[in-house]
Amino acid sequence: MTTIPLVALVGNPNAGKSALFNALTGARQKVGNYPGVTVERHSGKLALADGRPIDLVDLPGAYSLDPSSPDERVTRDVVTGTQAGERLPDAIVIVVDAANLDNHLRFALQLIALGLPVVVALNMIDLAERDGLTLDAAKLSAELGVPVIPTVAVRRRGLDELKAALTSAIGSGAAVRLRSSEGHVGEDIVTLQRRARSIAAASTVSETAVRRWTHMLDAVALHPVAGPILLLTILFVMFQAVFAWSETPIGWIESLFAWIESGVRAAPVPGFLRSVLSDGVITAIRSFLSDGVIAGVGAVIVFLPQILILFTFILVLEATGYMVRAAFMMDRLMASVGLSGRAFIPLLSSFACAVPGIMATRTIDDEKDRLTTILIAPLMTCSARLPVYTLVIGALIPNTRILPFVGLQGLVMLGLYVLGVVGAFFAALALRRTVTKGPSSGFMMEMPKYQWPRLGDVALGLWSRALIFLKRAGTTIALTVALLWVLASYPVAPAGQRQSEYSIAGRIASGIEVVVRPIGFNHDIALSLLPAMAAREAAVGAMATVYAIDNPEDEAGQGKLSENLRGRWSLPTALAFLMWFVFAPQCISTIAVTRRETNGWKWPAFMVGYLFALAYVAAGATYWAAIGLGL
Ligand SMILES: Nc1nc2c(ncn2[C@@H]2O[C@H](COP(=O)(O)OP(=O)(O)OP(=O)(O)O)[C@@H](O)[C@H]2O)c(=O)[nH]1
Ligand SMILES: [Mg+2]
Repeated sequence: MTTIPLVALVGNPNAGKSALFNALTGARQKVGNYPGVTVERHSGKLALADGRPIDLVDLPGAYSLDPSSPDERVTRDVVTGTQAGERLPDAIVIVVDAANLDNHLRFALQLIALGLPVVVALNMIDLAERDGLTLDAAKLSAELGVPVIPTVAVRRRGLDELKAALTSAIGSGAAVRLRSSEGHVGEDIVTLQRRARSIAAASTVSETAVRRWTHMLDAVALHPVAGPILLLTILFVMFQAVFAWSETPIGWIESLFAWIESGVRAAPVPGFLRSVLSDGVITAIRSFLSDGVIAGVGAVIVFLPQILILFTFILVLEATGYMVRAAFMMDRLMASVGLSGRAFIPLLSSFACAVPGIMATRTIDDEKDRLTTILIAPLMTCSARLPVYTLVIGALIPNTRILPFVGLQGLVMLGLYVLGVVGAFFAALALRRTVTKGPSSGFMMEMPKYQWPRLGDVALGLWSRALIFLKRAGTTIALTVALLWVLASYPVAPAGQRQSEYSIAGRIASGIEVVVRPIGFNHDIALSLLPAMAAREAAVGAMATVYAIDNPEDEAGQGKLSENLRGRWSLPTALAFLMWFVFAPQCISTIAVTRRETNGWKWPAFMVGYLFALAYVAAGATYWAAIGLGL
C-alpha cells in the first residue's frame, strides 16, 4: 500500500503559511496579520498537477530550528521527523515574506540544509512590489539551489506553479536525508544571517531609495544593543531640552502674569462700585483675583513651554515612524510581563493623559489583557505631572552638571518617567499572576516607512495640546484655586498665626497631614493633595495661591514659589512628594473613565486602592531612605 505523500508548510511567523494552506486546500484556517496565529498543526488534502493526492500540513511559524516556545518545537520536530505520531514529510514548502527576505531566508537556509525536497514560496510579492522592491525569483532559486515560486496567497496567484514544482520535487524522489550535523544546520546565527543578507541582496533587482533607507535606519534602530541605547539617548535629550529650552519663554509668561497682577492690584475701581462696596470687600476682591486666581492659574500656565517642548519631541518621533520601532523593541519586554503588544499605543497615549489612553484600550480584544492595560495606564507619566515635577525639581534639585551635557535636573526628570514605566511593568507582572490571570497575545503592528515629519501635522498636534492645557488651566484649575482661595482666606487668622494653617482649608489639611506625616509630607503638601484630585497641576496652583495668601506683598512668579518651597521643604520631603506623584491615582477623570470602560465601580476602586497603597509605600520608603542617607 502506498501512503499519500506528506508536505509541510514551514516558515517564519506571519509569512502567510495559513493563507497559502487555505488557498491550496480550500480550508478555512485562521489567518491574522500578526505572528503566532497558528499554534498547532492543521492538515488538509489537495490534488497535485498530475492528479495525485497529497496531505498538506500547516505548521506554526518559527524563527529557527532551535525553538524558544512549545509551538516552535512542534515545527522543528515535524521537519526533523522526531515528532511522535507524525511521519517525516516527503517535501516541505518554505514560505518566505518577499518584503522581509533577509530575515526569513535565515530560517529557510536552515531548513534547506535538512536535505528534504524543498520548494520555496516567495509569498507576499504584491506587498514587496507595492513598497518598490523588485526581486528576481530565478536568481534566488539559483542562489538557494531549490525551486522558488512567487506567490500571493491571498489572491491565489502562483498556486498552479507551486503545485507543479511540488509535483516534480516529490516525483524526483530526491534522496531524503537528514544532515543535522553538517551544512547550515549547525551554522551559528550570525553566519546564517550574513549569508541570508547577501543572498537577499543578490536577488534584489531594484529597490526604491525609501526602502533602502528604511533598511539602513532599522539596522540601527532595531539593533538589540544599539536600538535601546538610541531610544534612551533620545529620551534623555528630550528631558534635558524640557529644562534647557524653556527658561526664556517661561520668563516671558511670568512677566506677563506679573504685569496682569500689578494691573489688578492697581486698577481704579469704578465710582458706582465704590459707592456700593466697602473698602474691605474691594480689597478682598483684589486679593481674590491676584492671590487666588491669577497666582494659581499663572503658576500652572508657566509650564506651557515645557509641555510644548515635550510634545514637539513626541509628535516628531511619531510622525517619522520611529515610535512604532520603539514599540517593537519594547514588545519582548511587554510580552515578558504578560502585556499584549497592542497595549503599546494606549500606554503611549497615556503619557499625554491617561483618559484617552484608557479609551484606546478598546483595540485590545482579550478582556484580561485590556483590563491589565487599563489598570496600569495611570502609571505612565501624564503631562499634568510635568508642572509638579518641574516645580519641585527646579526648586530643590541643584542645577549642576554631572557630565558636560548631562544636567542633574534633567536626569532626575528622566528617572521619574522611567520609574513610572518600571512600576507599571511590575504592576502588570503582579496583576497578570493574580487578578487578571490569562494567556497573553503577541505583537501586531506593521512597520511604517520612515518619513520626514510634516510641519503642519506637528504644528496642529501642538496647537491642540496647548488648547487642552490652557482650557484646563482656565476651567478646572481656575475653579479649584478660586475655591481654595476662599477656603484658605477665611476665617482670617489672628496676628501671629499663619493664615494657611488657621483657615478652613488649613484645618482640613491638618487632618490630612496626620495621615501623611509618617511619609514625610508637610502641611503645604497635605493642603495641595485635595486640589490635585481635580487635576494634578492644580497642586502647583494651590501652593502658589496659599503662598500668595501668606505673603500678600510678594509678587507672584515661579521664582518666588521656588524660593518659598526651598525655605519650607527638606530634600527628603521633596523626594517623597515626587515619588507620591509617580504612583498616586490623583485624578478624578481617570477614575471616571475607568468606571465607564469597565462598567462598574469594582475596577476603578481596585485601581485607586492599589495605586494609593503603592504611592504611600514608595513615598515613605523614599523619605526614610533619604533621611537615613543624611540628605
Ligand atoms: N498582501 C498579501 N497578504 C498576505 C499574503 N499572504 C498572507 N497575507 C496576509 O498576511 C497575514 C499573515 O498570514 P498568515 O497566513 O496568518 O501567516 P502565517 O504564516 O500562517 O502566520 P503564523 O500562523 O503566525 O505563523 C494575513 O493578514 C494574511 O491575510 C500575500 O501574498 N499578500
Ligand atoms: Mg498560520
